Amino acid sequence: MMRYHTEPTHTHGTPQKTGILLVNLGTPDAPTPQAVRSYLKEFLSDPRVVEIPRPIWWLILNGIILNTRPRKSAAKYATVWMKEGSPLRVHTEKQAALLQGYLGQRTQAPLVVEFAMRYGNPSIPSVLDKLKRQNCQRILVVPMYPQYAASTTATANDVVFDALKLMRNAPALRTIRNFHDRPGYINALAGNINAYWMKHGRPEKLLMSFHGLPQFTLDKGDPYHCECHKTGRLLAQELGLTPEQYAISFQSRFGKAEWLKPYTTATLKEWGASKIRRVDVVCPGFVADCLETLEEIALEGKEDFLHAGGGEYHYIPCLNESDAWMRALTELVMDNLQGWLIEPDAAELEQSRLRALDLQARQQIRSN
Ligand SMILES: C=CC1=C(C)c2cc3[nH]c(cc4nc(cc5[nH]c(cc1n2)c(C)c5CCC(=O)O)C(CCC(=O)O)=C4C)c(C)c3C=C
Ligand SMILES: [Fe+2]
Ligand SMILES: [Fe+2]
Repeated sequence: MMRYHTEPTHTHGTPQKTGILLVNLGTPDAPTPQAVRSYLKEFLSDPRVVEIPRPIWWLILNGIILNTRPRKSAAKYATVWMKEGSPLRVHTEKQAALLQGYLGQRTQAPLVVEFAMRYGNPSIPSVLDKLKRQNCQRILVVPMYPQYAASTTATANDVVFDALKLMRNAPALRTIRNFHDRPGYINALAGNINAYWMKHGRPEKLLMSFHGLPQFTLDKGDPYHCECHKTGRLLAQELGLTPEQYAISFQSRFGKAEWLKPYTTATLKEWGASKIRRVDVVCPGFVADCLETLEEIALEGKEDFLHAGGGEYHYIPCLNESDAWMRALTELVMDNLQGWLIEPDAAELEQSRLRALDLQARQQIRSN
């Protein structure tokens, strides 16, 4: 039987707000085997991520993977860890704070921006709860994946829907499916790459490396592969690249099955062996730098290319907190808030100004 949560209902009179929830994949709390283990356990137990029948997968996961991978992955995380924490979490948190400011310049409607992680912390249910307590009666969910995949976008949505199922007084809900071909996103990517080339010169070839997926997901109808190719084509067009000057590849293969091809490592080794003078690699499928870009691409990819005999190797960082990306994200969110932006009228604004003054005065009296 489904049980609804008990909730305070005395929200009449307080202003209704709209919540914007940025969701990214998630990351361990610390670069230690214990923290990585509990993160991987949650991540790899998701049937949207690993589509192997549960009894078999449970044995492989608990018998092998969770006994070997945490230590190896923790060592990799340690090479990219920042003093404020995991890069993915640090960037996502900054993006949320900046978005609040960018949106504030576009509308006076009461908006609250928060971020959550599909696996690990802060969890989606905990942040939805936080938004509800601030009286957000409308929530826009923004999965921070330009290209839709069942294993990223859909599973983030699943957790939001599951949380709403338990609410008596549930908010209105919207989600963004993808933004792989939005001009703002493509322009931000091109601007980022052009700025890099202005500083460091141009490569012989540009590799656009996207996170991979098992090949069967494409056969079963996941649009991810097509959307990556569309992003790549639009980006090449925006950069003025000929087909000889760039390639699209897929990274981060996991497990023994066939994944989307060509593999990033294979491409880098081939290009190294054919004595490419300089390759630049960019990861347009990630809007924030993380383990998969900073370690796998910037460090491991470089070794693959150089050991095979390649010349120079450059990794071009993700969009992160760049102004062009924050503007594009602001536009994406504004477009998806259509009809939800209830601007306060002059009387309301005056009232909230007076309330603030009153509060200030009372605090002054108390401190005297
Ligand atoms: C950008 C889109 C992503 C897709 C699609 C994706 C699919 C996918 N990933 C795994 C397995 C792992 N991924 C891991 C890390 C990771 N993956 C993404 C993004 C996508 N994954 C990000 C942003 C990150 C980085 C997290 C961070 O903390 O920085 C990991 C964990 C690290 C490791 O041990 O290698 C695994 C495992 C599968 C199986 C999959 C699709 C089926
Ligand atoms: Fe992944
Ligand atoms: Fe990886």
